[in-house]
Amino acid sequence: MKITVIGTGYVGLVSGACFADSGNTVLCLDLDARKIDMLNSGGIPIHEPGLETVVQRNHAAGRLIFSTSYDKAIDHGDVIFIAVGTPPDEDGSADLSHVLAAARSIGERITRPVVVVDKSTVPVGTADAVRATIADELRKRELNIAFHVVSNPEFLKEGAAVDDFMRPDRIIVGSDDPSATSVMRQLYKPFNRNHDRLIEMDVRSAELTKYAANAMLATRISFMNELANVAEALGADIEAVRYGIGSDPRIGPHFLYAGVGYGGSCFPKDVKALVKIANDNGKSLRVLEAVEAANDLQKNVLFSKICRHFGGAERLKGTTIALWGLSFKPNTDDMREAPSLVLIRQLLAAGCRIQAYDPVAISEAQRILLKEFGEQQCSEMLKFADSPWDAVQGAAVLALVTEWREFRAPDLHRLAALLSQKAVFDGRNLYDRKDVEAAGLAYYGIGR
Ligand SMILES: NC(=O)c1ccc[n+]([C@@H]2O[C@H](COP(=O)([O-])OP(=O)(O)OC[C@H]3O[C@@H](n4cnc5c(N)ncnc54)[C@H](O)[C@@H]3O)[C@@H](O)[C@H]2O)c1
Ligand SMILES: O=c1ccn([C@@H]2O[C@H](COP(=O)(O)OP(=O)(O)O[C@H]3O[C@H](CO)[C@@H](O)[C@H](O)[C@H]3O)[C@@H](O)[C@H]2O)c(=O)[nH]1
Repeated sequence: MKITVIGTGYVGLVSGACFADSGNTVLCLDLDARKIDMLNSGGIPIHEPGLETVVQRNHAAGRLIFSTSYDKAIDHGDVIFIAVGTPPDEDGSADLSHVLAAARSIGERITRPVVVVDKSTVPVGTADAVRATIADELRKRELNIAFHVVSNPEFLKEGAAVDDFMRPDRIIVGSDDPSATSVMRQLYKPFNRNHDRLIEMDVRSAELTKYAANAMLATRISFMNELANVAEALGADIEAVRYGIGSDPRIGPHFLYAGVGYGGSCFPKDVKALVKIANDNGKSLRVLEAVEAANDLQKNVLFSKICRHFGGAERLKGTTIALWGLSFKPNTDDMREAPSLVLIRQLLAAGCRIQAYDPVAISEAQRILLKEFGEQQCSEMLKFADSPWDAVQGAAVLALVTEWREFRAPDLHRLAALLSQKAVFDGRNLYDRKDVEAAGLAYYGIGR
């Protein structure tokens, strides 16, 4: 099949590359010429395990094309995916301007019947708006071309995106037209293994399913984070509780890890957007409002513990804190809504020096923090280290923010020798308290 993907961000690039890998000819379009130039010259704009290989293999085979030309892109595809960003507006609602701009560009150019697929995460009713926008443009051109709009939300996780796309748990297809559904079935056939994972439903339910999934997962995390704070007050261990409740098949073991709050480009924005969608329709989602509030508070948890250890925020001035992990989760360089940014802001405001290390997210973190704090404060107060050990050299204490594999089993005696104030703040419950204390370090976990 000939496929066009509009928007070559995370979702656009991963889906484009995977569709090409299953034998389709895919044109990925983006307005960002630097991104397209980089892709055309063999580079890759994001850190995502396994993606480079799939992109390069299919690009070299001529099945994966990158372009900034809307004319070329719309001429190319019989199936046109919209995978542009839907960032939060000031009031929390999803900003649909990119989605509708893409729809307008489709309507301005199609010359033959197409299936248009909303892959971006969009509020219920967006497929109708996309359909109306395309129809409006066709009316202006005095053309009557048949087209269908399908909702096919994406569920990939950053850091495991290629695998998630290649081996999906489910493929949601919201469609009001059987011929469009059968195109989608054909397209997903190579990824639809073992039993039928493609779930057909109406368009509105598909749009809501995406938000519901993220909201449910975010709810589990906030529940566990709040419970962790209770466990701490009661002298219980949230890790034991997690294991205990996760063994119940009705609950299941996933997404029950207490930590420093959820971040990333999806949960924070989608929780906000779903609350707004409900409110706009005269309904409330009180549970979800609490999920968001609990998450905002949880992002302060490491700073509060550090303050308590030192006897108050005012005692932190001039202290050097080592940070391990900057990205919002391991295996990605994505810093969107990363809890590390909240901690860095709080430490800088308290007059701390920071020595931070991350395996891949340093340049992205540097870009964001330079913009926020300026050259002078960054060069005086923030050092990006070349290794985890470089980060702890001369530091008072260590805060672990992201659970990268390389942080899992450090030499604790070496750590104790390097940290002047001998304390570890473990934001991901990665370490065993007994081991850390045996090395002569104070241990602060989450909910234990
Ligand atoms: N990142 C994820 O893990 C993930 C997973 C599932 C769903 N989603 C959803 O998918 C959508 C895309 O997310 P993302 O993280 O890939 O976004 P992104 O911000 O990484 O990329 C979006 C891309 O779209 C391009 N773009 C914007 N307007 C355009 C236009 N009119 N024409 C062509 N290109 C345009 C931008 O230049 C950018 O490269 C969002 O709705 C998001 O919520 C994201
Ligand atoms: O038990 C857990 C699991 C995750 N997290 C945090 O939750 C955030 C999100 O993690 P994850 O869901 O793994 O990453 P994303 O790449 O943001 O993926 C989510 O958002 C995507 C975009 O909508 C969806 O497609 C995915 O299905 C959904 O998992 C991260 O900050 C994690 O550290 C926890 O704190 N505890």
